[in-house]
Amino acid sequence: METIVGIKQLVDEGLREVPPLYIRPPDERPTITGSFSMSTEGIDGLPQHLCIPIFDLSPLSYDEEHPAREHLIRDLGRACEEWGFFQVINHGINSSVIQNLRRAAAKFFEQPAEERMRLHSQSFRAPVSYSTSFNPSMERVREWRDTLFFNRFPGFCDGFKEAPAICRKEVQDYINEVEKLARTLYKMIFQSLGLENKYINTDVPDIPRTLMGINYYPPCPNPSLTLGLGSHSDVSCLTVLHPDSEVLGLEINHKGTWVPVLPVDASAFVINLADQVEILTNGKYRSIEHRVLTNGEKARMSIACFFGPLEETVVAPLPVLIDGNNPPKYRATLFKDYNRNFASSRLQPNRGTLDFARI
Ligand SMILES: O=C(O)CCC(=O)C(=O)O
Ligand SMILES: [Fe+2]
Repeated sequence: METIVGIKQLVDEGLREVPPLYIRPPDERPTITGSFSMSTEGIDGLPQHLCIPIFDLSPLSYDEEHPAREHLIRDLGRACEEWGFFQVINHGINSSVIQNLRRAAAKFFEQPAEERMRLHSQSFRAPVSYSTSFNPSMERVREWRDTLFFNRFPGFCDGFKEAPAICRKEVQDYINEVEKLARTLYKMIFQSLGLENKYINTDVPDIPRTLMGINYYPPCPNPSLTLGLGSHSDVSCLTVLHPDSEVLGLEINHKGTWVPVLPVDASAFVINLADQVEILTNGKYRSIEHRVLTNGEKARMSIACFFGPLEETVVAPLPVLIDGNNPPKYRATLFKDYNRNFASSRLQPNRGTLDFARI
């Protein structure tokens, strides 16, 4: 069996060129368009109409009928339709919880490769795993990232409890807070469709399944040939991402244009809707393809938390959103089957995971 070596280890050993295994075919290579920067006036170099929406979540501390909360939900709905991605600030999570995890995770990645590789597994179901790329033994081109994953399947395993000691407390503090935020946002997303709480509580699938991936993208000798993560949409319901506020890299495919995501500040989260929400809303809300560029000088780290239904959940467009003028665009699928298809479709070029459910 081939011995898998992570990309961080290869870079640490002194790579001067991008190895052939990591070179993208020309049509997938990124266009490096120059640099963008944040200033107090906003974002330099990026037109306003290409900035993903930003929401101040302070109105969440008001009661349900407060007008500010209602406005927030209405605007959120518009962002879900137009963008499928947005940033949130004043979300109530203390920035020390975020920074503590970023520091502890950095320590994990700074350990010798042998220490990190003790957790090596390419299984998507392992409670804790350290892996590289997406599926290195199967894919045509490797992705320029290593990832530390934690999996929580209720009633089956809780990887957060088994996190390595170097970051265990920080991982737990972070996920406890981010889970609450994810559930709040998930409910608001369905409220923004005009659905009643009673309907949401009974008919919209819950998101008890949590996967956290801490991505490490080492510096790359030639960012124009590689991607940290190739174009994909996320498979579950909702993703809460803490990007790197100093090293950019995330781009989203907004109506055919690759648009960079520029974090507003070090405590902002980037939220995106994933495939199951596109299916549930019958395509009204979108699960947008995104990718990650590599950086020539600096390592980048991001923390992605994916929230989804149980494996045995059947996901289909919500009946209230279907009528004669709006027939179902997606068939009902078992989330387990959807996930299984995801693992193989990511290995083929230009095949979106949503095609599996599209009618
Ligand atoms: O690193 C990022 O900014 C995005 C990561 C991502 O898209 C993912 O892990 O699915
Ligand atoms: Fe993603």
